[in-house]
Amino acid sequence: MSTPREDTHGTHDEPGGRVIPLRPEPVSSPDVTPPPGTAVERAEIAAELLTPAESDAVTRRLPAGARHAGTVRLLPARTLAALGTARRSPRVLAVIRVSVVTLQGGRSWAVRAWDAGTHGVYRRQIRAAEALGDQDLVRNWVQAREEAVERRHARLMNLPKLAVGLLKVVLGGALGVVVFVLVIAGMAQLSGAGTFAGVIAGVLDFVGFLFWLIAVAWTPVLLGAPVAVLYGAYREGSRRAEPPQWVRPPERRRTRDGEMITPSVVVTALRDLGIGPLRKAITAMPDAGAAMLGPITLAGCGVEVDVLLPKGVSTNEVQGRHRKLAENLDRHQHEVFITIPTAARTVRLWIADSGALDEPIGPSPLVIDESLTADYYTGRAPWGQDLRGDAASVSLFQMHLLITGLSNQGKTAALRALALWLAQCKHVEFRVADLKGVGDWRMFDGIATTLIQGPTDDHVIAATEMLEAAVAEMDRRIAALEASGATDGITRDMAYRPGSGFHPLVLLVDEAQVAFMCPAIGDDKRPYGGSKATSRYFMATRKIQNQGRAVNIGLWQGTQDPTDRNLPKLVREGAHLRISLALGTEEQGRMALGDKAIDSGAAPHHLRAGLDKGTVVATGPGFTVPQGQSSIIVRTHFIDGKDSAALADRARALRDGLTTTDGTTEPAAPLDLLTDVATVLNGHRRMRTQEVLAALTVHDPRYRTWTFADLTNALPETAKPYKTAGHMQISAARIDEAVTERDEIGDIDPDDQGDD
Ligand SMILES: Nc1ncnc2c1ncn2[C@@H]1O[C@H](COP(=O)(O)OP(=O)(O)OP(=O)(O)O)[C@@H](O)[C@H]1O
Repeated sequence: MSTPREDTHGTHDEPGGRVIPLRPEPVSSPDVTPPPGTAVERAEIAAELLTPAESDAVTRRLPAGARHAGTVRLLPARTLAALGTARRSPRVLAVIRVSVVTLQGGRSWAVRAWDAGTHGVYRRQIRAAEALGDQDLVRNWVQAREEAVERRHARLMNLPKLAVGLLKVVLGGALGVVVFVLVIAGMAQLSGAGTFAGVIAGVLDFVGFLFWLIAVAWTPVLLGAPVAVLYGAYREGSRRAEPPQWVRPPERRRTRDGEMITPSVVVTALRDLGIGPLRKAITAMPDAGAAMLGPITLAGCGVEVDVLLPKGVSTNEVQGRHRKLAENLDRHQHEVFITIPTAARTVRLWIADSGALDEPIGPSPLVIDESLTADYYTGRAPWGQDLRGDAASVSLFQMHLLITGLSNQGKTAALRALALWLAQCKHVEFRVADLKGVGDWRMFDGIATTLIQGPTDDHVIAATEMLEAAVAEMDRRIAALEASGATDGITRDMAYRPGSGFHPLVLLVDEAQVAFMCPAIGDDKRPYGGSKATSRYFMATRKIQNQGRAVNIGLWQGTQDPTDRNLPKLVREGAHLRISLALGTEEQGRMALGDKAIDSGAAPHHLRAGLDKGTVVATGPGFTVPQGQSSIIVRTHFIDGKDSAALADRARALRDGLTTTDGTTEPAAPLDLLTDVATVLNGHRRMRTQEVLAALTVHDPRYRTWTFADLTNALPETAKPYKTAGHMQISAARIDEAVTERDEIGDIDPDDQGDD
């Protein structure tokens, strides 16, 4: 029992009630200790508090009777209590249920009768067609209604004729019966089987019996008719209406969480969205709006349905009421996704099963399947699951990538998962700058040729120089590709041929915002950070984004909280794959994914920071985006540190002997096979291929992963191994010739090639 106590305004708790003072005690203040034995409730006060004087003034303005009126009740307390008890009794509930259903049946009959009398079916169809804005349909239904009216009119005109006909039939029938009785009576008299009067008397007795029977049966029939009508109404009600939740037996009441998504649930949710024209149109539709819906299909851990909105309602309006729609569907906002497919006036709703999105998805196939390999040209990184629960993969072939998100949402993990997959393709070279430097990318030691780790200006300078070196490499490749005369760009064969100089190169900068925000100025007076034409990191990024793709150089950047300062517009737009984890605002979403994706329904700002870790909204040509959508939601597999390290070991083994630099030393020059072979031949006229390979691995450890076939493929046609004395051999003279030929081609200035 609570102890009565004095409150700050001098009032007291009354027995049986709890007084809530206008100015609650400041319980959140640490220096106020509630009186002993008092349970204090924390209350959120949205409004301004009144001073005691203002409070008294308000009390004085209240009508005298209302000052201490207590709770306002529509029914006396006893009646309410009795109703409460009655509702808890299953029998009483059954009676109430049957009554309600019967009333619903009666209402249904009335509606149907009214409909039949007023051509309601046609009226509603016409209104629905108008709401959908389909003029042909309107015309057809108007015509159908006119025909129905005409048919009814014709029937009415025929009624008197019909009545006269009926009368004639009845009179004729009665006359026939009389004649028949008279003939039978006459025949009985003539044949001596009976008397004429006797037959007539017998018939009259029979008629009298019939009247008696009717008189006897009349009362039960009269009494039974209402029961039959009520039964009929009950049947009608159970067929055509749904009893309200509260009259159902408890076990058949729907829980809020388990609400099934049926057409009526969706239509009702749309109707109650607070969009006037939508409500009007749905109410006007004969099928209560069901025609607006496409089929509701199972899609992963939820369902998907397309909704054709009536004319006058824009897809934006529905999108703008995302939260309300979700709540109307008994879902959280993050459990409903609204996208805009290409069909006009259509929104696509994906509605998760309650709570399903909070279930973790399984481990990455990359972790489970140790034999899984990668191919830069033809492969797709297994990355996660889309909302339908289907595997979501991404092609990284010649892509610049940008991933953004609030801090600690799984950006590095998602980016690293892609890199760890691609690292399983031994032909791919990584140069990594981790500008956070807490060891997230340490495992790339021995995989990446450059690995910069740290957040200081020096690290930014090293990362910038890494990109600038890549720009030089890009220019070299562009010139070499031009000189090679290749017509199909860099083919897979060219890229994978050891020493070709066209292998895939991925430049990866995590926490790129650190680079854009770097205040350091170089000796040449150019800033490293910023987004001016003189900004070194920015300009290197732009050059690679502009021209790197065609020569297999891709730039992947990860960045937090995008703003115009820490992620310039041109850099955002230069990425082919744009990926976003949870973000704070729609504006940030626009920066991360672009206006088009956001306008079509992508909403990374609706992902829940903290709860939706690893869930990304992604857009770009590398993803399989469902037709009509411009983005896809992927719940990425989380590869933890231990599994990442195991995958890194596998990737490292493919690059046995690779030396990683920290960006402060020059990256190793690309392999020059012809010069290296010439060096290891070292005065021999020819040498067995096997021996050349062994000598090459001693000369440069990067040859350790090379096979006999790699070496054969990598040599030009004129210098390939040939068979002599029972062994495959390499000739020094042919290698020298190939070197001379290559140097001659290299000396030709590409700019002079077209001149006569
Ligand atoms: N796909 C995922 N599924 C579930 N949890 C994840 C997933 N990815 C990351 N996490 C969790 O989020 C944590 C933070 O991940 P991560 O370091 O990749 O975030 P981040 O966005 O890069 O952080 P920061 O911005 O601080 O660098 C991880 O330690 C992990 O617990």
